[in-house]
Amino acid sequence: MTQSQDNSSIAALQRVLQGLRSHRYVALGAVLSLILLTIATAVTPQIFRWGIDQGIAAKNSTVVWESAALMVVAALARGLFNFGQTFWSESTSQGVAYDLRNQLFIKLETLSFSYHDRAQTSQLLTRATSDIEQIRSFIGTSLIQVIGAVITLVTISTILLIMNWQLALMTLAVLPIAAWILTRFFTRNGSVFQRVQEQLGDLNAVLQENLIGVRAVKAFVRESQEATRYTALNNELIAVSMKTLYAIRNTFPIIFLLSNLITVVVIGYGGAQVIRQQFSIGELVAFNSYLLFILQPILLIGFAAPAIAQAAASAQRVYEVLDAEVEIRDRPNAIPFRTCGGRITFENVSFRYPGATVEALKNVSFETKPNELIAILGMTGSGKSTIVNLLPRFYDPTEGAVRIDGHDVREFNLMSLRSHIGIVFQETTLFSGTLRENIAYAKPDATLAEIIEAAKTAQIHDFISELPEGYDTVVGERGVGLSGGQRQRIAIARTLLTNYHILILDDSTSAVDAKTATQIQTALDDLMEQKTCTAFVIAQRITTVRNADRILLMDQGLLVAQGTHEELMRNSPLYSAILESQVKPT
Ligand SMILES: Nc1ncnc2c1ncn2[C@@H]1O[C@H](COP(=O)(O)OP(=O)(O)OP(=O)(O)O)[C@@H](O)[C@H]1O
Repeated sequence: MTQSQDNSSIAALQRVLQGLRSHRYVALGAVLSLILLTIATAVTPQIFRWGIDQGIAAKNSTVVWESAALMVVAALARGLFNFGQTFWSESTSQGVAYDLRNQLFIKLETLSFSYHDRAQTSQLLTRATSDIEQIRSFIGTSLIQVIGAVITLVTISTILLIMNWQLALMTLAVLPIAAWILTRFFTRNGSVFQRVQEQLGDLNAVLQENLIGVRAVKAFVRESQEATRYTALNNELIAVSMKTLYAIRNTFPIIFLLSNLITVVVIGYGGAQVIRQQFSIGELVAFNSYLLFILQPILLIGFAAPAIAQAAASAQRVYEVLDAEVEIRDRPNAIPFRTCGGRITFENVSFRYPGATVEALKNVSFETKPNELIAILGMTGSGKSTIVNLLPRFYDPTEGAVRIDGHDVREFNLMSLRSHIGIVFQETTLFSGTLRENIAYAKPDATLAEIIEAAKTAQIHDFISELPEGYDTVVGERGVGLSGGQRQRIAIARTLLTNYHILILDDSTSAVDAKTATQIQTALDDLMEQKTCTAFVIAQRITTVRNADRILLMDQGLLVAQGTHEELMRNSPLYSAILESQVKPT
């Protein structure tokens, strides 16, 4: 691990600690309990010393009984404060994890398409679950252990120095050595702990892919190969986890050894002092008891060290997402998008996807007129979806500008812009819930009448009303239980229910039979006249192309021709070729 990586994981941990501010009262409760616990612990050997020297040695049974009673009180107090400390530190940790989970989710929702294009879903899931859990357990357990250890060390060292400074100095000499060993453990092994989390993310990736793609896996009879792939990654996870164990194994026995050596020193040197009557037996017993209390914190810090290293690595991974730049955001003086006159202008637009080597759009220029239905046609990969992606600012052009009624789309408030653009995507995403909830996704307060109207337009109402539960039918995860065409029509109904001015249909009737597609198209034509200023349809069917007021013909990112069906038939050999090869005849 490089120095800078080390620093940033420690900086990430510091930020986690700053997050404690919003839970300061609960955290304070934990620290207060801890201080009281330390006092109760520190007092116990003194009760011992008093009981032995003034009770047993002085043959005073009252003192013996009193000291025994006091020890019971001290034990009860220790139990109580221990409970308070654990309860409040756990509560604090839950609060911190709650905040981080929410922050991460909100950030993931705000991050631009370009971020999600590059990020691995499973790694993001691991960050939102396992990494946050590591941080939670650090706050709930390791942090309070370390604070407790430091407070105990300072308190007990002071008491030991007061009791017998020579013996105390000999004993305390072990502390810097232990501190050095632990620091070395941290700096050497930080990256190993980070690798464990990455490996877990990779393992989750395969799991996730296989769960989502279970049908493909079975259809291609790849179960055993997928199991082998999973096992290989699982082996790697074990290997890297074992590395952390080796690191722990190489460090902690030395600390244990050191702690045992101190006992030898105390019994040897302290015993000699007792013989010379420079130290009472009670004091030696008390000193030895303190020794346990002083070694315990060192060991606790030792045990907490791997968890802290792990939490630091996890915190770094979580903050990496929280700090990721949101590329597409509102400008400071963003204006709301209210109405649309229908003049959409692409002005010398070039666009390259982040990380791509070639441009997906090259110097594309066109302008629509109000109420036009624009069909975009082209071979696969020619840039059709990319054109429509630039309108709601899923991406911003690399060069040039996209304007609506003369305003650059970047001038608009993003939420108002997107809420007035209705899109039916190429791939349909449904959410688990009822059909009604799915159709009303963007307008949860829609009435049943509105929902039915949208469903009728999308030619899905008859199907839904024949279901036993009708609109209250629960659809499975990602719409399992529905055919591709049914899913697509629900997606169309969902879009129709939004308050759109601009409508974009990206291949949205591709999974519907030709007759239904024509019915949908006719209903859409009516709606377009009522609600829409401009509609874009990525065309796969000759009927769509024929109905369009204008066709934009794309080829390898270039807008090579535009015009009506008849014009293009006359002028563009590519158009005729595409229609013949790609568009399914009706
Ligand atoms: N998220 C992305 N990241 C990088 N490159 C992309 C991304 N999406 C598309 N591309 C590339 O940009 C080019 C244009 O893609 P686009 O999706 O616009 O094509 P299309 O004409 O809609 O294709 P299809 O008809 O197959 O849907 C393609 O070469 C594609 O590989």
